[in-house]
Amino acid sequence: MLRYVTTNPGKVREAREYLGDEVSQLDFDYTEIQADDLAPIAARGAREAYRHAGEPVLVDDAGLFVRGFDGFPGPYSAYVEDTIGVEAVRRLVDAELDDRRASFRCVLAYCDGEPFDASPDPIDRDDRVAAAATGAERDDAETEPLPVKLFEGVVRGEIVEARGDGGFGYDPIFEYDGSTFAEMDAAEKNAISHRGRALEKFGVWFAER
Ligand SMILES: O=c1[nH]c(=O)c2ncn([C@@H]3O[C@H](COP(=O)(O)OP(=O)(O)OP(=O)(O)O)[C@@H](O)[C@H]3O)c2[nH]1
Repeated sequence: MLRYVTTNPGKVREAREYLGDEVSQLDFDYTEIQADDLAPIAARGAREAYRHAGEPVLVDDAGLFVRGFDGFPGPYSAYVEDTIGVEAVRRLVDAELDDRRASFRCVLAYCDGEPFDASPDPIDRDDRVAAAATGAERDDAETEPLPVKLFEGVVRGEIVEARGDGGFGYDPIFEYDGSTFAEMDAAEKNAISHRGRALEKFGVWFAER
């Protein structure tokens, strides 16, 4: 059984659309290290979650990157949502920026304690290098870091006035091709979202493994 590691039920709903009953939620609050990139946070989380669970894990780290704010809130999206809130982010964009472009990014980190074959995909290889280069992600107890495989998905859109009541998090203020993510059902959102794209890459790789 594959454990999808998150405290966020919205992420699990979307993962199940792709991975079905092969996946169950592991509600485990792994340590989120401070980094300006999602990959090392997800990789470090996957190692910690695998040690905790002792079975294959998939960690999902995601965030909203506003172009005119150099990617803020990015890896700090959950903190910013919990503190000033989604509506305040939208107001900040309104007040400060003419350029409303933003992207959602999702990095999935898979760990089952086993090494992986070298990947021919340069994106995956770069991510692995980025993850491996972050000394901070090592546990004190760890001598050899566990291998982690990373999959990234990105979707580009715009920040708009809140519309719709589906989804979660920043979905109401993120517009893609005329609709906000909160106006889409789970299948529509998955077909084009950052998480859907990362899940699709993972699903293909996992099925061939
Ligand atoms: O509108 C959204 N549509 C999405 O599809 C989406 N995916 C992530 N997010 C937001 O980005 C942060 C992730 O933070 P995050 O990866 O640390 O997750 P989290 O704290 O929610 O749970 P956990 O998985 O860490 O337990 C949180 O603010 C989420 O609300 C999204 N917002």
